[in-house]
Amino acid sequence: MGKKSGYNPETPVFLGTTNINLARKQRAWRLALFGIVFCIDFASALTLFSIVHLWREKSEFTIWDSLRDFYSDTSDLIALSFIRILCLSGLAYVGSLLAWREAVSKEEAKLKPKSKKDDHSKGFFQANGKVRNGEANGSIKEPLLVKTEVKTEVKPLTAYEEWFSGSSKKDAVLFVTFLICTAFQAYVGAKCVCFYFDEKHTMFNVRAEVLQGVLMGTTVVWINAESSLLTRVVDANRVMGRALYLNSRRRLDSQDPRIAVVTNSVNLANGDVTEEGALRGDKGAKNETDVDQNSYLMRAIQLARGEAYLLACAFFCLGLSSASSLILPSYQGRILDHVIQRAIGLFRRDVLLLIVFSLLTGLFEAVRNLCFAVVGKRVLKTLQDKLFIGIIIQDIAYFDGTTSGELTSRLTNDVSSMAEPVNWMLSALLRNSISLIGGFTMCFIISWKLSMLAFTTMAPIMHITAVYSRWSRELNRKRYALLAEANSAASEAIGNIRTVRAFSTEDTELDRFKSKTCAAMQKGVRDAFAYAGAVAVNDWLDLGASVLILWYGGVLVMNDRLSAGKLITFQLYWNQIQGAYQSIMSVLMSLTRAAGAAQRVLSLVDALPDIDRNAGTHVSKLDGEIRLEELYFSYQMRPQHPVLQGVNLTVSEGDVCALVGRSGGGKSTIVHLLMRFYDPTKGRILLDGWDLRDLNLKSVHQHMGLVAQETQMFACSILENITYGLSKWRQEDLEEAARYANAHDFIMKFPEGYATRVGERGVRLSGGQRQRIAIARMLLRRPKILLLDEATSSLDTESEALVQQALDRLIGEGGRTIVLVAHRLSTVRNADNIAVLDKGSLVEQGTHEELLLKKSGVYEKLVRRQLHKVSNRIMEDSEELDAAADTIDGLIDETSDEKP
Ligand SMILES: Nc1ncnc2c1ncn2[C@@H]1O[C@H](COP(=O)(O)OP(=O)(O)OP(=O)(O)O)[C@@H](O)[C@H]1O
Repeated sequence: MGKKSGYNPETPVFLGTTNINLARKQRAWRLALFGIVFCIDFASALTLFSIVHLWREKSEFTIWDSLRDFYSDTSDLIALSFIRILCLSGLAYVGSLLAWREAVSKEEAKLKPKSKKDDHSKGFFQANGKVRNGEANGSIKEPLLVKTEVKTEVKPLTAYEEWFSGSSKKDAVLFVTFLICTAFQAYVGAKCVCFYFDEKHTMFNVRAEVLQGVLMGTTVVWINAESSLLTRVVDANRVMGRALYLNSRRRLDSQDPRIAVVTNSVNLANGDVTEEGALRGDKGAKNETDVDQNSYLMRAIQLARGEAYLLACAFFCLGLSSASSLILPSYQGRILDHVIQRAIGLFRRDVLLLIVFSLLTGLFEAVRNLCFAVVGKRVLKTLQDKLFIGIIIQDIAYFDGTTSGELTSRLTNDVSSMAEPVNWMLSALLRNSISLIGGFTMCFIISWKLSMLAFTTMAPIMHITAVYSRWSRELNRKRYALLAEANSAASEAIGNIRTVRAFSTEDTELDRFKSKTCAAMQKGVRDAFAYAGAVAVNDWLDLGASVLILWYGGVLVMNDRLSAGKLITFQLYWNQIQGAYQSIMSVLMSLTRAAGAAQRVLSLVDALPDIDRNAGTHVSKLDGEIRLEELYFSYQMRPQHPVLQGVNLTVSEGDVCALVGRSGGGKSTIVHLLMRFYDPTKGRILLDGWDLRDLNLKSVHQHMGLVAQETQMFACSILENITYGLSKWRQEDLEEAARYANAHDFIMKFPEGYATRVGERGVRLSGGQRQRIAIARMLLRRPKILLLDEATSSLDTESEALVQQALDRLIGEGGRTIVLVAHRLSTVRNADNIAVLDKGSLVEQGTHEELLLKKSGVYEKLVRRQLHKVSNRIMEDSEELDAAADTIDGLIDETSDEKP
């Protein structure tokens, strides 16, 4: 879903939509929350300070003494609170400034000339801003494309520049903020735990130790909250920056016709309405489902709901294995204490129990793994089915803005990336959560002070994980989008392999493919670096915690306030917590990656089409009268280009209506609207007096047959292609339809007849053969309304005459309404009504004779041009014939002269 930056001077630029009020509100409440958090934090420090002065009767203090005194003075905490808030505010200001600039420069980049990197015409000069081609200039003698050096090539960013681009600077500032918060947190934690209270100390009848615990807990939590809130304030500033910039552009550029301003929308996500690859329905762009780790988890659980029995079994085993693994460290500690006390009997009993619990844990683990693996496989299958349905039911407008490669990438890469963690994620998450909570509880039971001290590192670890996850999710979303683009570049090149070979553009295609895979790889490497960084910081914090445990635990053991065995048990539980946390973190990391893929999968699964094929009144019979009333239409990808402008047309039941006009006049668009591939922007289409939008589309399509401009074949047999979508058919009808379409004879000449396989998109057939099969496919259904969009365009004169004969026969049978788009005079002259379209308007209509009577009419000109072409061809042919006759005469003369 790569956002194409820049604009073509020919097309308008959509500045996107913003809601400044929303952005302002978000920033205000985040700042307010930050203020509240700071007040609570400050109140905690003040309370500790008061305790010292109430109980210790200490009247004077200096910061320096207080900083070094961990046991009897907490007065420095107030000063530190102030220092911290000053530091954080400064950093938040700098971060916000950088975020603001980043948002503005991103928007500005959209208005810069487009990079030629992706352009298929790379290396070619575009005359007058347009690619000159034979058709546009009316003559193929014009030079098509003049090869020249591309001067405006945009230099790609180096890895260094990318790392230190706007967002990275902002991230660096946020990282420093985090480090400062963490340092403060560790200091406050140590200070709170080590502070010594006398037994008699109480405050409001609460024991001082309890107060101490609460204060420490809140202080640590609040410091962490401050850091994460600041990140959000910076983020809100980015949104504000974008909103204000866009608004200023709107004011500046409102007179510029290139700038099309979209207003009245609330959502930032609907940025660019013509964005390639955006999720859109018939009525416009849609928001993608926002998937974060939590919602991903919820969706994964929903998907796995069908596997309730297997899951119940898995959870049962999980509970048992977790419970027995939780008991193990306490036995290990007890065994050590028995060794120190030389209690042999108890020692033997506990060793035996340890073995039993270890065996049980292993067994339950194995069953749990098996159950979750099976659930994972089934979820993958369900997801693939859901996504395929999600794709196939989307509005045609969606397919106008995407590529098949991109969609197949979603069906393969994204679905497996999304489903992969389900295999083990639920199980790992639960098992480790149990270990974590159990470990926490056991640690607190052994020594709450030691636990509090060790856990001061926990909050920063959580914070860093959360920050990394958010960052990585966005990065991975982009990475998957790039992979999808690579996929689409590859499938496009493979699909057009003959053109690629004919133009020898293998290298260009390879460059295009490589540019995407390379960008995706760079993002992956960036993610790997950040992951390594996050893991390293977390490991350091973890090691710091172990040092704290040994230091303070050692002090407790030396003061006889804790046994050595308990310290070991504590350490084992701490290790368990550490292991569980690491696993949870790796689950969260894969959740993050999976959430990126899930966003791309679930957006499609959740998006319902704007044109519901199953809604509306069911049609069992159609007479076939068609009426177009004041029809206006423009395609979403080119909203500024009106394709139809107030077209009024009536085709009576059983009539043949030919749509003619210059190329690009909107003829095929009318056929698309009749099939309801799109809904008109304004006006309506009536079928037998019913608004097409009120009818059940599925049932309407049963009475309509379409032969499109580009015949579409499936990679199966001719028989399957002709009977496509029919559950019942008779062999006689099939052959009759094929004969009507002049296809039977050539099919029977194939050794395998109707069983002949046609290859992908029918590549093993000629264009004319494909067209005739498409006509047979339509005829077999015997529809009431026939839509022929240049159905005879790929046929040679002889086949065209035969198909025309078949169509005439069909018309002769009567009872069918036919709308045909044709360029050839022979196809349209017998129509009951000829509608001439020019630049989206219906300029003339009537029979062939009526229209010819109108001197200087558009139709008359079209006919005259075609007759001119035909006579030119005849003249050329007769000249060639004369030349050939002269040559033959010459040869005859020469041979007669040579005769004796
Ligand atoms: N999916 C689309 N998205 C955006 N613009 C489109 C789309 N399909 C067609 N157009 C544009 O709409 C205009 C009308 O196209 P349409 O295919 O209806 O013309 P036509 O009269 O059938 O031409 P032709 O005789 O060459 O087939 C053209 O300018 C074309 O570029």
